[in-house]
Amino acid sequence: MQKTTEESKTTMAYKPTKIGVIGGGSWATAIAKILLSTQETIYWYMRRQDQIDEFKRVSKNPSYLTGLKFDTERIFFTNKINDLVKQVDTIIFATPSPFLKQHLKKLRVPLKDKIIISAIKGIVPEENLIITDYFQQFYNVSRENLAVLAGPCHAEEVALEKLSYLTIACADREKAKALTQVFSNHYIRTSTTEDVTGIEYASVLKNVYAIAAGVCHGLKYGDNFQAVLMSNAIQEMQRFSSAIHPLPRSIDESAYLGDLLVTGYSKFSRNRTFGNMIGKGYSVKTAQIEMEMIAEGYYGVKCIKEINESFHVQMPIMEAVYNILYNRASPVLQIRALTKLMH
Ligand SMILES: NC(=O)C1=CN([C@@H]2O[C@H](COP(=O)(O)OP(=O)(O)OC[C@H]3O[C@@H](n4cnc5c(N)ncnc54)[C@H](OP(=O)(O)O)[C@@H]3O)[C@@H](O)[C@H]2O)C=CC1
Ligand SMILES: O=C(CO)COP(=O)(O)O
Repeated sequence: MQKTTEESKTTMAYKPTKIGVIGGGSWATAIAKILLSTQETIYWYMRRQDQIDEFKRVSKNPSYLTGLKFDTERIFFTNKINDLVKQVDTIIFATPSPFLKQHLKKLRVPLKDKIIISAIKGIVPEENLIITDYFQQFYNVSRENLAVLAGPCHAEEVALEKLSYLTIACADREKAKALTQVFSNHYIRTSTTEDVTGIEYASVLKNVYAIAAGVCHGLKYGDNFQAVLMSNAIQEMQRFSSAIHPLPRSIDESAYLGDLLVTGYSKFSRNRTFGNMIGKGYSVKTAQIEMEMIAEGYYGVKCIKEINESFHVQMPIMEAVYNILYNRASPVLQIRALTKLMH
C-alpha cells in the first residue's frame, strides 16, 4: 500500500516536457529562444499562417526581434490553437492582454489538466481579471496549475543574451521549481515565489508608471524628477497590492521594484516610449499607430482605475495617466498637478 502511494507520488511529479508558446510578438519570440536553450523541441502558435510561412523561409520571426535566427526544425508551428493545446503539457501565454480572448475563443480542447503560465503583463479587459483569475474562473484551471512569468526582462536584451533574472510565481512550489529548470540558462537566472496575484498586479502597474515616466520625459522633466516619480510609484504599488491582496511581501524585490525600474528607464520599453510620445504632443491614436507594438499600460490603466473603484486606494500617478489617456486631459497640467503631490 505504502509503495503504491510512493509510486503515484513519483508519477504525479510535474516535469514539463512538451511546451507550447502562444503569441507571435517580441516576448513570445524571446521566450521561444530561452526554451530552445533548455528543450529539444517546442510548439509555437501564431495567429497568421503567412507569418509562419515567412518564419520558416527566413528562419526568423519576420516582424519581431528580426535579428534572431532560429533552428526551425526544432519548432512545431501552428496557427490552430487546438492543435497546439492537444500536443502539450505546459502552455505559455505571451499575447498582449487585449487579444487574449480572441485566441481563446477558438479553443475547444480543455485546459484544466495543463500547466498554464502567463507571461502577459496585463488584465483581461471587460472582466477586469488578472490572467490567472481569468483562467481559473473561465477555463476551470486550478490555482496549483497556474503560474506567472515575471521580472525585469526586455525581449530585446534576451535576444542579445544579456544577463536577466526572471521570477516564476506559482501557488505550487514544486511546479514553480520544475519550471525554473525550463527558464534557466547561461544568461537567465530564475527564482520562485508564491505571490501570484501580487506579482500580476505589480506587472500591470509598472507599465502604467512607465507611461508616466515617458510623459514626464517628453515634457522635458529630468532624471531628478523621474527618481522622485519612481519612488512615489513604488509606494503607490505597495498601497494597491496591500489593499487588493494583503500578504507580507518585499516590494523591493526584482519582480516588483526591478520591473518598475527597467520599464521606467529602459530605451526598450514600449510603455515608456508611448508615454514619451504623448508628452511630446502626439495623440493617443497616433502614438499607438507609430509604435507598431503594444503598450500594455494603456489598457492596464483603465482596468486598474475600474478595479480601484471598489478599493479607493490613493493612486495619484495612475489617476494622472488615466486622465491623460482617456479624458484627453492636458499632460502639462496633469503632471504639474502631480508634482505637488510627490514627496
Ligand atoms: N516585449 C517585452 O520585452 C515583454 C513583454 N511582456 C508582455 O508580453 C505580452 C506580449 O507583448 P509583446 O510580445 O511585447 O507584444 P508585441 O507588441 O511585440 O507584439 C504584439 C503581438 O500582438 C499581436 N497583435 C497585434 N495586433 C493584433 C490584433 N489586432 N489582434 C490580434 N493580435 C494582434 C501581434 O500579432 P501579429 O504579429 O500577427 O500582428 C503580435 O503577436 C504583453 O503582455 C507584454 O506586457 C512581458 C515581458 C517582456
Ligand atoms: O515588461 C517588460 C520588461 O520587464 C516590457 O515592458 P514594455 O512592454 O514597456 O516594453
